[in-house]
Amino acid sequence: MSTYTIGLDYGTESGRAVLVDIKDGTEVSEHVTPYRHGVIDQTLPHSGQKLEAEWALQHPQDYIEVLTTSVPAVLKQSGVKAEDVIGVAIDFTACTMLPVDERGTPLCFNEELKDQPHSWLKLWKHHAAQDEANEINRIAEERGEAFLKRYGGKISSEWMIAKIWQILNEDPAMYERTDLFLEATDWVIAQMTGTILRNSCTAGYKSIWHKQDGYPSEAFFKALDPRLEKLTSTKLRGDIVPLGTKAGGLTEEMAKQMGLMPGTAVAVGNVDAHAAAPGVGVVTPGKLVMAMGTSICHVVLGEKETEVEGMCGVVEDGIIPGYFGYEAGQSAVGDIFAWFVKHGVSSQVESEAAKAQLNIHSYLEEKAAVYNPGETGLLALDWWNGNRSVLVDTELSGVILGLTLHSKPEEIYRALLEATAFGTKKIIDAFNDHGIHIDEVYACGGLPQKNRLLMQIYADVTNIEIKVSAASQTPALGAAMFAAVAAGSSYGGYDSITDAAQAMSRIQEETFKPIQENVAIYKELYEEYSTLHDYFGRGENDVMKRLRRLKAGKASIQTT
Ligand SMILES: Nc1ncnc2c1ncn2[C@@H]1O[C@H](COP(=O)(O)OP(=O)(O)O)[C@@H](O)[C@H]1O
Ligand SMILES: O=C(CO)[C@H](O)[C@H](O)COP(=O)(O)O
Repeated sequence: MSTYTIGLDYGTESGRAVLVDIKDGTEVSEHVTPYRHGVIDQTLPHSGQKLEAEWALQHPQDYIEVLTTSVPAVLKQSGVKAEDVIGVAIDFTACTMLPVDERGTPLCFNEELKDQPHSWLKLWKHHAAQDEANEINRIAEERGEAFLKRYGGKISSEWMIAKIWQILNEDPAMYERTDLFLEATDWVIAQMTGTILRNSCTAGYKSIWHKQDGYPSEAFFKALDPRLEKLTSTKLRGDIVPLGTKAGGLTEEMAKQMGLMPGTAVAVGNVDAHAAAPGVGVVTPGKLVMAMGTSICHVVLGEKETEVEGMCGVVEDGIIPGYFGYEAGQSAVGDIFAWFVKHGVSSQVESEAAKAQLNIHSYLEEKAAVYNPGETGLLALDWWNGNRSVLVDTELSGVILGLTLHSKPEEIYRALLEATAFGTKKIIDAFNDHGIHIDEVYACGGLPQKNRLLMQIYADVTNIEIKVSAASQTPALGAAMFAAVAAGSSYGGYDSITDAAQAMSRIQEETFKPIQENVAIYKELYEEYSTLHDYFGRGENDVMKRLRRLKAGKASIQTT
């Protein structure tokens, strides 16, 4: 008799469930539930109130709908009986956070508060807390706070403390009404088990928590703002437990709605890219995992805790117990290609793509693949959604250099693909330069399956062979592995994530190998990229920030 677990991957636009045979990791069935409210970045639901620039919210109810729609769907499609499912686990975008009341109910569910923007759940790509992030970094540096080193020297505006401080600054009453600030991944688990537990992965990477040192001191928070002094013992309070821990059993109520057995083991929450590591079988150092989709998250394991410029964080046991997990990333990758496809092509391209029966991405890919590296005469900086690593600055923006009256849409598309590959190379260089050696690269997520040209460019730019996950939903498969660990071997699961990954992960036979002629040309182009990167990104010319301020109608123009 086979035994199964279910992994759910909560992405930016949708949640996907995968039902997995834990003997060998076969994905027996899968189902996607698009979020009914999508990314809320223009107007609030109900009131239609306009949101300010850089806001990105989501509706917590959409996450519950994933559980109650996709889980019954994978059971139905597979014919697997609820009794044979021994565990459930999720992975999530992060830091995706929300304020809840004393009962764990999101404040945006409260009739009185739902028209206040700060009652809503802030998605990872909510970038409106940059002023707060700048202040956190300035004050932490001034005070010589040791934790900064663990985050590559900078705390991001995407993370928990900056987002909380923005709420306090702009809506102190909402801050007061909040009983707890939670990661969405922990909130969804609490809906399944009835118990709120924080996972060490998001606490470590997104909330500045450290296994030995805990959170930063009250003195640090007081220096930020006296009202934040007790934040960690009040609104961030709660037990923090390692990945793979059983958070509890499925409640009667949720079991009914999900079609599973009450008491089914539920693992503590996790993050998408981090769950992807065991999903591709990576449980030892030296192997970079790229979760490639809307954005790219890069994760790698190390034996020691060390400082790497501009990385997102290093967390002990943050990915695989027993190792220091390092994370870096690019805030937009697929999103940049989506922007171009939506706003950058003419109706002629649209009709040619339709005639060829291709979507616009695939049409442009086919045409762009004909070019050799360098042949477009274009070079781009991939900062359409700021720079997450290594500059850690959400105020940076995109550049396309070399445009002429002859530039074609497919050339621009190719330059955008290349720009994101150069961004990844910057991250790999930063790791190698600081003693975290990258010997192998593994890719997963939506992009490797969608765009072969993109993958070849990554191999050529990095000069490293790229192995691709054989799973169609790698983070969800990784989550299904953690579900098997939460169930434990006595219930037919596994005792460790290493055991689960060994049995359940697979990579494709076909890999993307660097083509040496391309490698040589990309080496030259990368040098040009690096010059532009430092010129616009390291303060030599802050024009991007000045443009942003002008756009927001703020401040006088300052010269650098
Ligand atoms: N053929 C393609 N080539 C490149 N990018 C694509 C292609 N098709 C879709 N995309 C981009 O892939 C991203 C979605 O990636 P996916 O991994 O499926 O989702 P998520 O990031 O939400 O987990 C979108 O930003 C979309 O623009
Ligand atoms: O920062 C993250 C993880 O640490 C986010 O979850 C991620 O960038 C969003 O992922 P996706 O591109 O899959 O939507």
